[in-house]
Amino acid sequence: MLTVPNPRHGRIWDGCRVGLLGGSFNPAHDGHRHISVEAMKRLGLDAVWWLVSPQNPLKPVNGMAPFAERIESARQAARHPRIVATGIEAELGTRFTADTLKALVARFPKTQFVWLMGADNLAQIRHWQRWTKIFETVPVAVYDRPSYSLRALSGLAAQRFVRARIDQDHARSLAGMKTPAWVFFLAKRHPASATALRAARSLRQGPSPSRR
Ligand SMILES: Nc1ncnc2c1ncn2[C@@H]1O[C@H](COP(=O)(O)OP(=O)(O)OP(=O)(O)O)[C@@H](O)[C@H]1O
Ligand SMILES: O=C(O)c1ccc[n+]([C@@H]2O[C@H](COP(=O)([O-])O)[C@@H](O)[C@H]2O)c1
Repeated sequence: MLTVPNPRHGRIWDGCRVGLLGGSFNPAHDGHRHISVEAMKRLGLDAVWWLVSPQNPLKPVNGMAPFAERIESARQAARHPRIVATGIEAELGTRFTADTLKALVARFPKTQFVWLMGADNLAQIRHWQRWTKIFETVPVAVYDRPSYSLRALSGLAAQRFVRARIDQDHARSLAGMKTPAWVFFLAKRHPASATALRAARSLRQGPSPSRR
């Protein structure tokens, strides 16, 4: 079921630029695909791996669809030959992004990784375990999201690494740059969110039997 790209199967990832989009994918949607396709274009990436998180340490277990269901949702939403839906964290046994990145960089020493995330996560990354290590391990590309721009850019992480931010017009050189280095893409925001999809689904289904 898991699809960790394996370095022993030929060194096909050596010298490649790979974007890492970690997420709950509860469910996956067009916003994930949108930023992945944009990242391939703007950062000159060869591929984007979606890291379906077994359980976001900051999100409630209640309401989180089973891992296998979320992987399947990611596979269906990817619809692109260079977007790979994976369960890498389940195989590595990692839960925190800092640990996942450390393990991936050790496994794929010749691959240039870039961590991808939406502006909502830049705004709250200060609550993640050893979050500054993330910026020190790989370059980071952040995608703006409706209503998050200001909070993200005035937040602790943006302020702490203000001198490491590069202009979005120079994004093509981000992969492989000395860390910390990050970019904030202001253009082409995509409105999709998993929260909205779950709300729409529960409206369609009506109240649960216990609440009728
Ligand atoms: N429309 C979007 N624009 C930019 N980034 C996005 C968008 N949707 C998701 N992302 C980013 O993709 C990653 C995974 O997102 P996730 O699977 O949590 O989806 P979500 O829509 O944010 O879910 P939820 O609403 O349940 O929090 C996160 O870094 C998130 O910021
Ligand atoms: O490392 C942490 O402490 C941490 C805390 C919250 C979220 N994350 C990661 O952030 C990514 C986005 O999560 P989510 O649920 O917003 O899609 C996903 O890879 C999570 O594992 C990581």
